[in-house]
Amino acid sequence: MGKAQKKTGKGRLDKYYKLAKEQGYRARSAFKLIQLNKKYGFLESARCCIDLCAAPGGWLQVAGKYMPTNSVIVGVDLVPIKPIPRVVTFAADITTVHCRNLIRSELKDWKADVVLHDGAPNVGTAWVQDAYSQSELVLMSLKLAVEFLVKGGTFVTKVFRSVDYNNLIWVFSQLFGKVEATKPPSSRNVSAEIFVVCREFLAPKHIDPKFLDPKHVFKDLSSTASGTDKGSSANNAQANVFQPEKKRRKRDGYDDGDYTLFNKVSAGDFIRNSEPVNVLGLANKIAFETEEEKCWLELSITTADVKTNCDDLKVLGKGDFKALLKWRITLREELGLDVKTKHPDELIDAVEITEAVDEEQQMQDELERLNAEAGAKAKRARRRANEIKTKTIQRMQLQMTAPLDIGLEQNDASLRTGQEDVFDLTGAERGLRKRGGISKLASDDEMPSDEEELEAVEEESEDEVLDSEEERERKITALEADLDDMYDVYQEKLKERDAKYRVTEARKRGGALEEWGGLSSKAKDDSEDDSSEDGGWDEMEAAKEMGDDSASDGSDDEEPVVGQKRRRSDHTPSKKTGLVRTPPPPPASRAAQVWFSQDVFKGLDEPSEDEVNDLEMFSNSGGSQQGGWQDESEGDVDDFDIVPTEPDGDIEMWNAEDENPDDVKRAHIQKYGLTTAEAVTLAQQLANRKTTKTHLINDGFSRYSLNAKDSLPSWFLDDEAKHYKPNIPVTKEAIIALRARQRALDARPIKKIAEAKGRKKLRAAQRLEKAMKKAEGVNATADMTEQEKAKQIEKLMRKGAAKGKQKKEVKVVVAKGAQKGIKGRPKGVKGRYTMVDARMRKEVRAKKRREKAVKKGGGRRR
Ligand SMILES: C[S@@+](CC[C@H](N)C(=O)[O-])C[C@H]1O[C@@H](n2cnc3c(N)ncnc32)[C@H](O)[C@@H]1O
Repeated sequence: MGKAQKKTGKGRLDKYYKLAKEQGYRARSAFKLIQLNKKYGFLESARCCIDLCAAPGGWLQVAGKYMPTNSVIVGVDLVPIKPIPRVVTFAADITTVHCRNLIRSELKDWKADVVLHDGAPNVGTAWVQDAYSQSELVLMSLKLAVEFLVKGGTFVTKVFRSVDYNNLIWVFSQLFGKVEATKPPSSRNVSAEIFVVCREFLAPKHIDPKFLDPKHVFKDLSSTASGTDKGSSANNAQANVFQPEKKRRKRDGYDDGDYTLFNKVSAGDFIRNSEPVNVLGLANKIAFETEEEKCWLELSITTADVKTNCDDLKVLGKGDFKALLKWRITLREELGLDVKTKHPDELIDAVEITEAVDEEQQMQDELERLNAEAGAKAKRARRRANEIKTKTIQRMQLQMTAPLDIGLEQNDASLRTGQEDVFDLTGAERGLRKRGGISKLASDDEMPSDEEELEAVEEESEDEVLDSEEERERKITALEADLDDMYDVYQEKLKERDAKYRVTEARKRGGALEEWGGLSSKAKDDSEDDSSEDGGWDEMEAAKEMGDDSASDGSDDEEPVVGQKRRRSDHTPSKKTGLVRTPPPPPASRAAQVWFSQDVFKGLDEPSEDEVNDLEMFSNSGGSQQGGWQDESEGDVDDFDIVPTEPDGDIEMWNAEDENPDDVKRAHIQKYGLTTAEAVTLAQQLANRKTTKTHLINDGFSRYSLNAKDSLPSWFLDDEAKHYKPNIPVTKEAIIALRARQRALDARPIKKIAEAKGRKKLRAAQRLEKAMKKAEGVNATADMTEQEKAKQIEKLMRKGAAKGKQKKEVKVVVAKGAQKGIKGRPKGVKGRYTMVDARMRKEVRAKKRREKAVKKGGGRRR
C-alpha cells in the first residue's frame, strides 16, 4: 500500500483539491464521480439524474458536464446549493416525505436513469454512531432511488466500511442486477468510504419494506446469511484443526443448545468416534477419567507430549493435532478396533488431502497462478507487438508497406501525407536517404521479407529467450534515432514550405533571420532536389492549383517578402558585378503571382542604373541588406536576388539580436504599455506591495526554469516550449484595466474618419484664406467708403467661415393615409419634398440590387 495520506492540514490540499480549483469544481469530490463514471459510464446515456446530498454541487457540475444537453438534473441537500446551469436544486432532508414530494413535483411522472448519493451525516466523535447513521442515510437514499429509478437504472452510493457494510451490499444485490464496490483513486486512503455502484435496477413490483428498514437490515440480515456462512460449527471444527493459526470469528454465535465455552471429551469418545477431527476441533480437553482410559496413559505410545496435548487442545498447532491422530490410530490397532492395514503416515496423507480440500486456499492459489500466467503472457505480447512495430516502421521507410499497417500511427494526423503541416514520411525518408540512413537500413542484411518475418515471429514465440532485453534496448534506441532524424527532416520541410513558420522561427531565435527567406544556397539545393520529387513545395503548389484555399493563408504571408529588405548570412559576391548573390526565392504563391502581375509592378524586376550603383555600393561596403531584385546581367535570372535597401527603421528591428533582451522589453513596454493580463497582475501586485521583487525572482526558480533539457529529443523540446509554461494567475482588476485600455483604444477614431476630419479642416482653412485675400482686395479699393468696405468685408468673412455648400433639405412624405393617391403638393408641406410609397421602396431597392450585380459582373442579367 502506498503512503498513508494526511487527512488534516496541508494533506487535505492534495492534487485533486488543486485540480478541482483549477477546473472550477466546487468540491474535490467531483473527481470521485468523474472516475466512477469513467469506469462505469452511466452519465453519458442518462437523461435524468437525481443527486441526493448534493451540496456544494461538485457532483451536480460533473453530471451537468457529462450528461447530454436537455437532460434533467435535480440536486437535494440539507443546505441550499448555489445555482448551477441547467440544474434544479432543493434544500431538504432526504429522509423526509417532504423531500420525496419535492422531487416528485419536479419530475412529475419521469423516472431517473441515475440516482447519486454522496451523503455524509454531520459527524461527531462517536465513530460507531456515525457509521450507523451513514448506513441509515444510505438506506434512505436507496428508498428514494427505488422509487424514482427507471428499470435498468443506476444507483451510486457512498458507504463506510463498518459492520453494516455486508448487510447493505446484500440488500443492494436483492434489488439490482449488478452490484460493485469500488474506491476511486481520488478517494483518500485514510477515508473509510467506499462507493457502491448498483446497476441494472430490477424494479420489482413489490419491495418488502423490511429491505429499506434500518431495524431489519442492520440486525436481522446476519441470520439470513448465516446459512451459507463458512463459519458454521462443523466447518469451523475442521478448520480449527487444519488451520489452527487462523482465528475465526464466531459470526453465528453459539450452536443451538450449546452454551458452554469449555468442552471436555473423554479419551474413549475420541478414540471410538468416527469423526476424530471434529472432536479435536470442538473440544478444549481430552480427559482420561475411566479406569480403561487411565490404563492408556501407561502405554508407551502415550508419550508425555500426547498427554500435554490432550490437556489443552486450543493451543495446539497442526503438528500436534497430527501427533494426536497418529496416537489414536495406533491405540485403536492396539485395542483391536482397527486392522493394521495402513501405515499411520498414509492416513496422515489422507488428512493432508482433506486439508488440501480447503477450497478457499485452493482457489486463491489457483487465482494467483492464473494471474501470474496472464501477466507473463501480456508481457510477451507487448514485447512482440513492439518488435513488429519497429520492423514495420523500417519496412515503411523502405516503402515496403503503407503507414496504415501501423495501428497506432495511422490515427496520428501528423503522419498523414499530402498536407501542409504533416509529418511527411516521404520527406523523412528523403532526409534519411540523404544522411545515408535508409541506405544503411536497406543494406541491412537482416531485413526480412514478409514471410521471413512471419516465420521469425513464430520462431520468437517458440523461443522467448531470443528476445533479450539488450536486443530490445538496441532496437528502441535505433528507432528513436530514426524518429529524431525524421523530425529534423520534417522541420526542414516545414521551413521550406511555410513562410509563416519561418517568420515565427526567426522571431523565436531572436533574429536568426537567415531563416526568413530560406534562401541559403543549401535551401536552393534542397529546392532543386525537391522539384524532382513528389511532395514538398510542388505538392503545395499543385494543391493550390486545384483551388486549395486553405494554403492561401501561408501565401498571403509571403506577399510582403518581395518588397522587403532582407538580411542574408549566406551572401556570395557575384564574379562579374560583385553583387551579392543569393539563391532564388521560392516561387510565389498563386495569390502572390496574381497580385504582382498587376501593371503597377511591371518593370520592377529590372533595377535602374542608379539602383544598381546603389546596390554595388552596399555590397562592396559589406552591407547586409540584400535580396529581392534579380541580377539579369549574370544571365542566371533565377539564381540571384539583390535587394537595394536604405537603412531605415526595419534594420533596427532586424538587428535586435545584438541588443540586450531586457532593454528591448523595456522599450516595448514604454512604447505600448503592459499588454498581457499576467504582466498587469504582477505590476499591480508589486505596486500594492502584495508581492516583492525578491518573491518574484524566487518564484522564477520553478520547475519551469530548472527544467533540465539535456539529451532530450528536439521534437519533445519543441512541444514542451508550446505547452510547458508557468500558469500565472491573473486578477479581475488586471483584466478590467486591460479592457479599459482597449476600450479607450477602440474609442479613438479610425484612420478614415480622422482623414475626413483633416480634409474638412483643410478646406475650412482654404476658404478662410480665400476670403482674407478678397477682403484685402476690398480694402484696397479706393472708390468705396469705409462703411461700405466694412460691410463688404464682414460679408466675405462670414461666407468664408461658413461651411461649404449646404444641401437643400428635401422632406420625405410617405404616400399613405390622407396622403395616398393625391396629386400635387401634399397638404401642410412647405419647401422641397418627395413622395415615397411601399412600391417605390421595393423598386428602388431592386434597382440598387441590379446595379450592384452588374458592377460585380456576377449577378443575374435580365
Ligand atoms: C460530502 S457532502 C456531498 C458533496 C457533493 N457530492 C459534492 O460533490 O459537492 C455531503 C452532504 O450531505 C449532506 N447531507 C447530510 N445529511 C443529509 C440529509 N439528511 N439530507 C440531505 N443532505 C444531507 C450534507 O449537507 C453535505 O452537504
